[in-house]
Amino acid sequence: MKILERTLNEIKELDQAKIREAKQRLDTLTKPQGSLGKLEKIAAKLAGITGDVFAPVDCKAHVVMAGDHGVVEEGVSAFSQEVTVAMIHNFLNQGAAINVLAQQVGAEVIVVDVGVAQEVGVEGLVVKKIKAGTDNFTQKAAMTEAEAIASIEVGIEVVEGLVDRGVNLIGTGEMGIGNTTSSSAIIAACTGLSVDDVVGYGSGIDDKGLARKQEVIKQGLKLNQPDSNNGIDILAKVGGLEIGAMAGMMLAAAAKRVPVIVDGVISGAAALIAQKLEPKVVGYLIPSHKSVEPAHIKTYETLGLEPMLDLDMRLGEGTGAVLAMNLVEAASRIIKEMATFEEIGL
Ligand SMILES: O=C(O)c1ccc[n+]([C@@H]2O[C@H](COP(=O)([O-])O)[C@@H](O)[C@H]2O)c1
Ligand SMILES: Cc1cc2nc[nH]c2cc1C
Repeated sequence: MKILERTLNEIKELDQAKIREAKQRLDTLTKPQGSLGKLEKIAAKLAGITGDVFAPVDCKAHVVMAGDHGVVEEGVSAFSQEVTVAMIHNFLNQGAAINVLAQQVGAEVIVVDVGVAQEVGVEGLVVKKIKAGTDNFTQKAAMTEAEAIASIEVGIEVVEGLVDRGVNLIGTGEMGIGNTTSSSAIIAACTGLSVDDVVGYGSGIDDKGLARKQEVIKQGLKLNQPDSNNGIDILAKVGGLEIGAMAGMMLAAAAKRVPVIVDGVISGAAALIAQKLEPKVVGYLIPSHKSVEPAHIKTYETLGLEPMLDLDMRLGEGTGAVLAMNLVEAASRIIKEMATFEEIGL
């Protein structure tokens, strides 16, 4: 709790003076004002986050938080928990989509076991297991409050380590069979939206499975009655360990004034938990893509963020976040490297 409390206290408002300075500089560059659209907004946001109009984005790291979900025993996913373990091996053998995309943008990939059901035992995996998967939230709370806080603190510690090593752009990603069920439950609890409006097909269930997933989430919310104003309570009752860890990553990045990228619907659910804990965190979040999952766009609306990419993706792992790293770097280069009208004599 101490680590979480300290982190929440360290989160300050964005530097508005630096945002104004960045906007002024962008308006002097050799282009019609505002013509680089969202790239200009990102450049100004980077200035507000870092307190530096020319903030470098040259040291990128992407973290895949892995955890399992007891609720999979209710038949809410098309896949079994073994896939979580198989994919961890794949990440560490550089064979997954996230590895390919991260390599393209020069981002290091770190894989963390926050709550995988099995012992994974593979070289290169960062093991910070809080428990061997959450409990089935149709029977009881997914985890205790202490476990929820511990999962958030895993994310905080990972980001603090990265920032100490000079990382200046961080991606959030995850792996966990069943986690679109937990994310949908979190999103319904945080936003007040109806379960039917937020639930999607996840990694690929059929229509019968979708109806089952809706019922399971309704049952879990009814049993656990999460307090919509309390992020820890929501995370503990219907959330996931990797979701808590991603929320912690976002809070720590904000505390350290480092930009952090939101990925798909699971990362979005983590952002909602972080927002409940400290609303100022939202200023530090860079949106990436819009997932196919229906809850995702509603999550962005609640956060007041607009995704940059719409590629019909629904993979997870942080694939959208890593794709967006290119655009964030583009924004940082634009403000730094473009000539001004004065420089070209206009
Ligand atoms: O990022 C997304 O929006 C997203 C949407 C659907 C599925 N996923 C990934 O698929 C897994 C969860 O799917 P499911 O159907 O088992 O809940 C998990 O490992 C996620 O990374 C991710
Ligand atoms: C194969 C597979 C890869 C994934 N990566 C993230 N979630 C996933 C789910 C599945 C099923």
